[in-house]
Amino acid sequence: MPDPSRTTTAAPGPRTQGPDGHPPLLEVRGVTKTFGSGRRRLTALDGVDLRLGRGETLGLVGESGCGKSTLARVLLGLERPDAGTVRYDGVDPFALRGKELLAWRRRVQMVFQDPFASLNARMSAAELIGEPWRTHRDVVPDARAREKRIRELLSLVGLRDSDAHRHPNEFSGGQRQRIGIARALALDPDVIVCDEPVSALDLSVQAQVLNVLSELQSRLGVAYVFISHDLSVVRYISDRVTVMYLGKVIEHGATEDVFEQPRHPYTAALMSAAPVLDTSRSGEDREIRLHGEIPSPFDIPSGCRFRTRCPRAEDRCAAEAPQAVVRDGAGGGDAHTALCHFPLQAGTAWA
Ligand SMILES: Nc1ncnc2c1ncn2[C@@H]1O[C@H](COP(=O)(O)OP(=O)(O)OP(=O)(O)O)[C@@H](O)[C@H]1O
Repeated sequence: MPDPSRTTTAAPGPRTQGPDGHPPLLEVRGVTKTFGSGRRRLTALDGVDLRLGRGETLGLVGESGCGKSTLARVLLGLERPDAGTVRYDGVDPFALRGKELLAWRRRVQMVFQDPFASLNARMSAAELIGEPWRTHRDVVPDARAREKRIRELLSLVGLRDSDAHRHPNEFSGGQRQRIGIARALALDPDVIVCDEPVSALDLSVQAQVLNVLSELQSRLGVAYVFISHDLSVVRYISDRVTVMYLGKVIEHGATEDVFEQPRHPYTAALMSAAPVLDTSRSGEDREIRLHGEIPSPFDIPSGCRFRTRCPRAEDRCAAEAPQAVVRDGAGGGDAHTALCHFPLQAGTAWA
């Protein structure tokens, strides 16, 4: 059994201010979203906190159905939470109307999973990239500025001027995703929500597209919320990682902290199942098998929602919902937290 004396129990949540005293670029606190009603009501997001600074990447991982896409839709202003707050630079996007709302929408863009499905086959690359300007007309004042900007955007994502007039079926999968990224950049956003942006691509192409995203971040300072099932991809691209399970954030921390020493048994299990992971860890914790399937979101287990699959669950886990445990008592919004009564400690093997 791990020694709980090395941790403190707290619900730190994200910092309300960035290190410079300004509000963070994006701050989500206590966001809850339910769908349906009565017995067919499910909680897709349950008290989710997260924080994103300028030019940062936050990786969001978890199995299918844990709420990643719902959270993405909330961040894009497409889904209003039932409870909790979303703030961009301190501003609530759900309170905006008219021109203010339109101006805000420019700031948060999306790159989709499947570049094949998300691009209109009849449009040229130039038309696809410039399509957002139909709604946001003031971004490029005239045809000349538009052409110049298209060339800039093509170059930013590693495509050529001559690609402007080609159609999606003339591009490879990686090139199509580059068009998707250029299109997301067309409105010069602060944040891009990337929903499984490389999972439809071959491995070698995945690396190229991830490099494009990283380079763009260095050059433009854009922040990413990066959603992926693939832990090695998340490790590569993210500054911080948030792990979700059945609508809750169950672990959060700096990427290396979480990957080097996962605190939540679920995170450790996800990592042990991933093919490209740290093989230097001891044999006991390399092969962690979870019991059973993810429970129905209509019937979430009492206490800790992960307990039905957790090899370490004890009576307390059914009786009492865990609070976020901060590793080694560290405070602040960037602390490494795990929502577990018995978080793994450094060097702990599995029971
Ligand atoms: N519009 C909706 N109406 C009803 N239920 C929904 C709706 N959107 C999502 N859900 C449910 O909310 C839960 C979270 O779904 P969500 O799509 O956010 O998960 P996810 O982690 O993105 O999964 P995936 O990786 O499969 O896309 C699921 O149980 C899903 O069935």
